[in-house]
Amino acid sequence: MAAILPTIQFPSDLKSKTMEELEQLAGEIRRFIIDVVSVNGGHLGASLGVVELTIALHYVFDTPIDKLVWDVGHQAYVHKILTGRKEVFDSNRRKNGISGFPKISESEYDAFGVGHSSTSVSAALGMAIGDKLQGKNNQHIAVIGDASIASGMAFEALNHAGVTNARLIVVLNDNAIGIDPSVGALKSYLMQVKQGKNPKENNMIKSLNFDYSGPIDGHDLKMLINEFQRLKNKNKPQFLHVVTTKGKGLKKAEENQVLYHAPGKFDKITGDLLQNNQQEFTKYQDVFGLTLLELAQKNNKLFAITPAMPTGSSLKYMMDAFPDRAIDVGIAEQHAVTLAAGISLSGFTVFCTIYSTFLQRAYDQLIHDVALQNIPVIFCIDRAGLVGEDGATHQGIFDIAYLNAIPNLKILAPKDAVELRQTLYTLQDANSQPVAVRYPRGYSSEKNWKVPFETIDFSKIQKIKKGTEAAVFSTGTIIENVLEALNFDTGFFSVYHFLQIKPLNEKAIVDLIERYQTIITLEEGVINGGFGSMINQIVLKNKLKVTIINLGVPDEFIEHATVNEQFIYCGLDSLSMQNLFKKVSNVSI
Ligand SMILES: Cc1ncc(C[n+]2csc(CCOP(=O)(O)OP(=O)(O)O)c2C)c(N)n1
Ligand SMILES: CC(=O)[C@@H](O)[C@H](O)COP(=O)(O)O
Ligand SMILES: [Mg+2]
Repeated sequence: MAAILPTIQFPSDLKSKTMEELEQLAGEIRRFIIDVVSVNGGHLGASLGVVELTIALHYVFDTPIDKLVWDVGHQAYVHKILTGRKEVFDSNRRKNGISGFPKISESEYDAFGVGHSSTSVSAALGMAIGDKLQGKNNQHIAVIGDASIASGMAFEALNHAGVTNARLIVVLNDNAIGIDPSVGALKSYLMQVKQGKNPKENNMIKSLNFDYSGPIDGHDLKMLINEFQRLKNKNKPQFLHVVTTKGKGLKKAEENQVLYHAPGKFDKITGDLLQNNQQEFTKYQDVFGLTLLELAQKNNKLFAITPAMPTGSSLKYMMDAFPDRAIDVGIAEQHAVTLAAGISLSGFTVFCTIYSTFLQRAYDQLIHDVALQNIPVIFCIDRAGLVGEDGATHQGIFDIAYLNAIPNLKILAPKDAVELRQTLYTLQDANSQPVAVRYPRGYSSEKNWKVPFETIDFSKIQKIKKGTEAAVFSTGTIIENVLEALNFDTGFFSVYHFLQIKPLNEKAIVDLIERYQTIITLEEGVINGGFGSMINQIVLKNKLKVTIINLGVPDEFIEHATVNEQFIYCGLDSLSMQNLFKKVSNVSI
């Protein structure tokens, strides 16, 4: 049979196809996604699981007039391919290419920008309320996964939607897994519903005033289309429970759904993962996870929490060894932070590991439940800094600025893997206040990080390189780029590492600044309100006569690209810094 995919550019091209042609199209789209993601990397399993669902939605509904909101958006590759972006799909997540997530500025079919989870019901409900008020008769569809619907925000939206007459359809895409296995009581409830054990009268979704239908097979195109046609003209909130298989169509991805959530490069025929070239190095996440495991083996008062990222954060090592003392609470950052406060009050040393970008969701809990009460929770802020291909929604660049504003909180940014290890050791031994330790995504360049434990002095400003005229004040692992940039320098520049960003020792900093003509501050975070801003305040307050240059991430959202490309864009790569240092020291470039 002739290929169907080449005949499809937009959803309108689907409308004339027969059921057999649509089924054939599903196979072709799966092949197309596998071909591109195997070379480019990206989120694989989730999109493979919603091929039929996406075709059915665009076949039945009149997008973009009907509004389709994808939760998280990592499963929206099929949607992108069917809405005018097939020809550029090979630029997915690349610099100047299309984003890995739906984005309003990219297409009129992307009704809402996403990346963080559990926002879809609120956003679609908002559009439904607004459209109805203006006399519009369009539909609003939120597609949300079984892990994302367990998050507080999604519950808040369902609770509200149930008392409206909004033209809203919530599609629960239930594949019984998040990135890691789903957790919590809702998981077993959904399992019971799927096994037919739950009488419809006791259905919790119905009790929230939704019309509930399902569960139906999310790979049965005909059934999906029939059901959406039935729901299309309803005038009150509808809930359709769809059952799918994550990774559908690639055997390895179906068998190992955690690994194939975002597998990196792989063989497109066998599915076998291709080795990356960093095998000899250790990820910062493993330095964290393996060190915590070692500490937990000796310290039975050590407790650890992750909201939904056991594999990504490497907390899984401790979770496997000590399931009672290391837990995944699901996509529940707010709960994770306040839970950490509670467990800490009961006498445990609590490590709460959260990606910098996702901690944004728990800002009030951080202030009100932890810092205000000076509860000594240790936040391990993962993916701090530029994260690469996930792009603007996932950058870990705001934490220094948003944490700087919180009293009682100590902020630490180790310069390398050994310092991260010793920081964790020192904190578990003696800590009496809330602390945030930030470290980046990816590999440390240090091979021998597993050194004997030693207590370190966080507040000591470390002199890493000696010079006479100018000083670089650096914090965190970005110091690696500075030292590389200064390979030409014979004694103009000093370099200082600040492991502790907050509180700063004002007197020591004034003494240091007075020795130099120029100070260059450097951080892998936004300049506004960050480490450099705090140094500027000290300079102003003490009326110091010095030239200050602040390096960091500019005041804008940084789009998807490789981390190196993002460094270059922000002027934080070693070559850009070298050019600046040469200018400052009058060395010809
Ligand atoms: C607020 C927030 N926390 C964590 C994540 C990381 N994350 C992305 S996808 C995902 C799992 C989503 O699972 P589910 O909703 O079941 O969708 P599936 O991947 O199974 O399609 C998680 C935890 C996120 N994007 N946003
Ligand atoms: C979609 C999402 O939010 C996650 O899958 C995220 O992309 C994970 O990022 P890491 O690859 O850094 O773990
Ligand atoms: Mg799921």
